[in-house]
Amino acid sequence: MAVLRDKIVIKNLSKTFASKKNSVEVLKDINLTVKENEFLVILGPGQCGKTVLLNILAELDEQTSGTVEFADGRPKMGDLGLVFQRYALFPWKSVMGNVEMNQKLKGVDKATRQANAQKYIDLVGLQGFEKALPKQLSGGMKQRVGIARAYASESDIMLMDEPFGALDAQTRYSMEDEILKIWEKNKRTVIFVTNNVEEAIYLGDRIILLGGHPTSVKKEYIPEMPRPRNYTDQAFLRLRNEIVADTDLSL
Ligand SMILES: Nc1ncnc2c1ncn2[C@@H]1O[C@H](COP(=O)(O)OP(=O)(O)OP(=O)(O)O)[C@@H](O)[C@H]1O
Repeated sequence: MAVLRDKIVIKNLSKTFASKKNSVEVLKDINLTVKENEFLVILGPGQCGKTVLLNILAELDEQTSGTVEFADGRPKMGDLGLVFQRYALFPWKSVMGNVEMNQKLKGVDKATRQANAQKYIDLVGLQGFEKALPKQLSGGMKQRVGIARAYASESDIMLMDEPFGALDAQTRYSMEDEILKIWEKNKRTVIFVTNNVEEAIYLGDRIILLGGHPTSVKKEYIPEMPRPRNYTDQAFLRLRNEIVADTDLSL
């Protein structure tokens, strides 16, 4: 297998939220290298600072100390592929309108941006729904639009913050398969945040477990299982038990 290039290098990253009354040290000395085209999962209990970390990578927030280096220069905000649960669709815009939005803002001409958007609408299986409004779509379909929109930004880095957290179990499983299929067809560097151990093992090339107070990288796992992985395989269950034993209880 080809040696993958370092895509994002995070060194001694710390984040403290300070107010007049108190200060909370959330992240301390996070060290992490993300490889090009890797599907990296960041796993950690609730409130451990996963979103804070992703916000810093997306430049929605600033670290207190430490560095984040991007091999090809820091992507501009509009160029990142973001799939955040709270990063909602524009309700008054159609599926096409939402997916083409990023390139529209950049001034790409209509024919080019719509052809680009259509490619990703097809990829997530929403052909025929281009004119539908978000309220006409199921939760799973809305998440697909969010993924198509992120891909259509043409960033080679995708940041996903618990994108399937609000979905029912069945839809979640099918979205997990979907996201892997899309990634196989269209390799990008993916950082996928979750608090779900099974989801982490199902998806990740590598899993980074966060923990401690303040939070730092606790351990790293490489699921040595071919995809599609099976939730009931011995190797899957063994890794699941190992990770659960290593995980801090939720705060
Ligand atoms: N703007 C802020 N001001 C002060 N503290 C903050 C701020 N944002 C986050 N925090 C602190 O950071 C902690 C971690 O928050 P974060 O949302 O990153 O957790 P998380 O791991 O993503 O949790 P979950 O899995 O529940 O979404 C919070 O408990 C909170 O104390």
